Amino acid sequence: MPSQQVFNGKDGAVYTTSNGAPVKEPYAAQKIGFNGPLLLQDFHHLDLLAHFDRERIPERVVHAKGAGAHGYFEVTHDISDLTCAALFNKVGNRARTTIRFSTVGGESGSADTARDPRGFAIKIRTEEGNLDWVFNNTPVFFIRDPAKFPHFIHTQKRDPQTHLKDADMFWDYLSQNPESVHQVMILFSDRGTPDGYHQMHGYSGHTLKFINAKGEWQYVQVHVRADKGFKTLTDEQAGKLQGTNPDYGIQSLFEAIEKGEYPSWTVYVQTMTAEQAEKFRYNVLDLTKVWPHAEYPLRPVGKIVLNENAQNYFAEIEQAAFSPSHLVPGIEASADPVLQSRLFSYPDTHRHRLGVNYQQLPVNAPVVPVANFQRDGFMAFNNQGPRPNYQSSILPLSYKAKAYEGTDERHETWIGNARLQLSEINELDFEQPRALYKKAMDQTARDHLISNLAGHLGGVKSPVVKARQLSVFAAVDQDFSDAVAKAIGHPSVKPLPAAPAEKLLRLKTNIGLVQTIQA
Ligand code: HEM
Repeated sequence: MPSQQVFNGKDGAVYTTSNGAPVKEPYAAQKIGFNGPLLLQDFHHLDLLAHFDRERIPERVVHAKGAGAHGYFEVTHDISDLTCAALFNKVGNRARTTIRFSTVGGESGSADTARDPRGFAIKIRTEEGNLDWVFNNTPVFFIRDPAKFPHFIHTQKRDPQTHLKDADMFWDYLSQNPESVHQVMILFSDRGTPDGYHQMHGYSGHTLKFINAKGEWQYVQVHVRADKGFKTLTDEQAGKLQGTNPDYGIQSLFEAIEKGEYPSWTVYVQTMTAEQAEKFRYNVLDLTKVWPHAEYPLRPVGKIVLNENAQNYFAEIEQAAFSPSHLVPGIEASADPVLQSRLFSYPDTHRHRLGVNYQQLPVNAPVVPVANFQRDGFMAFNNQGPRPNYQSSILPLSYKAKAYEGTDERHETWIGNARLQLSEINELDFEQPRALYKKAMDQTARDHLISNLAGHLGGVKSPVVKARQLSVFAAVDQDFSDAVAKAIGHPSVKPLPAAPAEKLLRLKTNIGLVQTIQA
């Protein structure tokens, strides 16, 4: 099949229509006489306008504003005891990698220094297919019940009537859903305004499962730590940049790579056995909790370097389609319900945004050959030639078994009636936010948190919403809540009622997040 000519970086290419026919004058249109009407036969003119009319594709419903670049993932430590993924079977293995960073709530033209979590999406092209790590720059998240996600996101988008962003909607949601408070406190610390996109860490947040060649598995959390540290802006600095340079993050990433100051990260894993998970103080599938580093130390795995800017942003970054379900043998999703929901949501949104053959776009196509029974559809760039489109005995494909077989009986045998379930707030939900405030933060960090919160919560009109959010903060720590209350001129509020911790033990089995079946 003839390949499309690619721009070779030199000027002087012959100007053509989309079917390759040369055209002398790009601005001219065919008319009758000097002032006469245009002619339908002028393909050059129609071709130009018709393509222009279709230039926009839907922007991502979340994470619309972004920046990205290419580079590599290199394995630096042997973790074959943890996973049989071919990428990790030898120290020194390298895979071409693309990363897209993003803010979450704003439109694609919004300022990238906004207070918002940052997306940190990594596509690692391995010899067993693409492994996508679709991470954020925070180790926890706002929700653990996935149906809340669209509601929560809507509260950061525009009001249906005024078409304005609205602090009341945002805090109305958060104050009714107090499991968000851990992430809220990170978001309103200076970590909520990172200095650009490339000077920050990334976290899986979710618990994954790594499985080795013997079929032994462990729960895993992945941490991607910036080698130069997590650099942040103050609220004031970020606010100024929003006005003066809404593309600060895009620009600083591009320029760093152009100058040869390649951003790099060290990749670590935390691991937890099934036995440890059963004794863990928190639910291992609860995305609002971290795994304490002292009990679950970081183990180094590899490094990531970004050393190549895209030649064409739209083709290489905007069309990149990441999904937590793009996995390779030896790395699997856990039963975390938010993660399970995401496994569906991303390919679904890609089919809407990019079309059914989104995996065939050059930036998404695996570096290994793809052979299956999917055919046709819009933009089938690789329709697999004459290969049979059914499971043929005449020209069969070959099939490769996974190194491990079967499911784990203890954490993957599920019993119970199908029923609607929702997690409940309990005392344990406030322990880690309390430790963050009292132990991890110093006085400067606490002062910034309080003033950043006051700046936003102070703009809420509803007295009910304000008081309810202060009761969430009071459940974390009364002094913390009182400091925020004072900063917004509000009287002190008592903590909201939360179920006692022992109730959680019942919940832990009843809620169905971890179903442990003893053989
Ligand atoms: C139920 C929960 C969630 C749902 C339904 C959801 C859904 C989505 C959707 C629809 C997109 C747009 C994708 C596209 O158009 O290309 C997206 C982007 C993204 N999400 Fe989520 N999300 C959820 C939670 C999370 C969590 C917990 C994380 C991180 C730990 C995360 C990280 C990201 C990132 C990094 C992107 C941007 C990917 C890119 O750069 O193309 N999301 N999400």
